[in-house]
Amino acid sequence: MTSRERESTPVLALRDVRAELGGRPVLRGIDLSVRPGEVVALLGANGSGKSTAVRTAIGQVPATSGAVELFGTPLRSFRDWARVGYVPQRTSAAGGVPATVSEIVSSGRLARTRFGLFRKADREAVGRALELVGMADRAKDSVTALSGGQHQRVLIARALVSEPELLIMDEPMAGVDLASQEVLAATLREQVGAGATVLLVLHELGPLEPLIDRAVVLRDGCVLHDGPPPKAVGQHALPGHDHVHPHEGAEPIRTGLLS
Ligand SMILES: Nc1ncnc2c1ncn2[C@@H]1O[C@H](COP(=O)(O)OP(=O)(O)OP(=O)(O)O)[C@@H](O)[C@H]1O
Repeated sequence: MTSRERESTPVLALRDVRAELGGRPVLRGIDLSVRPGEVVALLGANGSGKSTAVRTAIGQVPATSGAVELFGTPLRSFRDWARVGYVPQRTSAAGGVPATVSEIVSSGRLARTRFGLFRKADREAVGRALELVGMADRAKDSVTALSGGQHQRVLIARALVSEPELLIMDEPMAGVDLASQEVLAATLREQVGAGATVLLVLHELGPLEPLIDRAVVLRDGCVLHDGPPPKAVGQHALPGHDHVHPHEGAEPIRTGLLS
């Protein structure tokens, strides 16, 4: 691939993708493309298929039809997972696994190591990722001792430690305390400034709004909007606003700032 082709090839592309969960259609033919350096927000009401779309993009949910490509390579032959950082939707404050903060973050580095052997550069990367999210002083602590927001920071450090070019985060702000939200927004700004491509599943744009280049809004497993972030969000994303706003006849999307 020439460098020009690399620049124009989407980092992530879903074309007419369908997916089912429990025998029920959840994605009903969606197109979603993220170009190099773009920051795209995936919005939509609860149950519209946002999480399923990103999980299909990384192969956690199989597409029943359509095409998924990462860095121009069909998903089935894509192996370069160190180029992708994924922060899943947080299901509980801390999982039942009694691992330390450092161990969890190190697990995100495995794709960059040779045969799983940790070298100095890998240990330094773990230190840097923890530093970025303000958790360096907790490296030896068990993750079970962390708050929800701190746990989220650890998951973000785990996604960043492989120095990915594409960062996919599923509702990174959900249930996160204000201090952690600020750390998270600063970390994202830093990544975007360094040229990372980002796909964010969000319930509301909130404090991340200034970073967003484009929004894709899903409704009932279909793309309702693909373009500038919805206007209502821009107009009302002022401090103090936190209300429900109807969007093009869709179910209301909460548009308030979190801070
Ligand atoms: N394992 C599953 N089996 C069957 N249906 C599922 C499963 N997981 C999710 N669903 C359904 O698929 C639909 C889409 O879910 P998905 O989590 O992708 O939506 P979402 O837009 O991310 O919503 P939320 O904002 O609530 O996370 C929902 O109706 C959900 O109930």
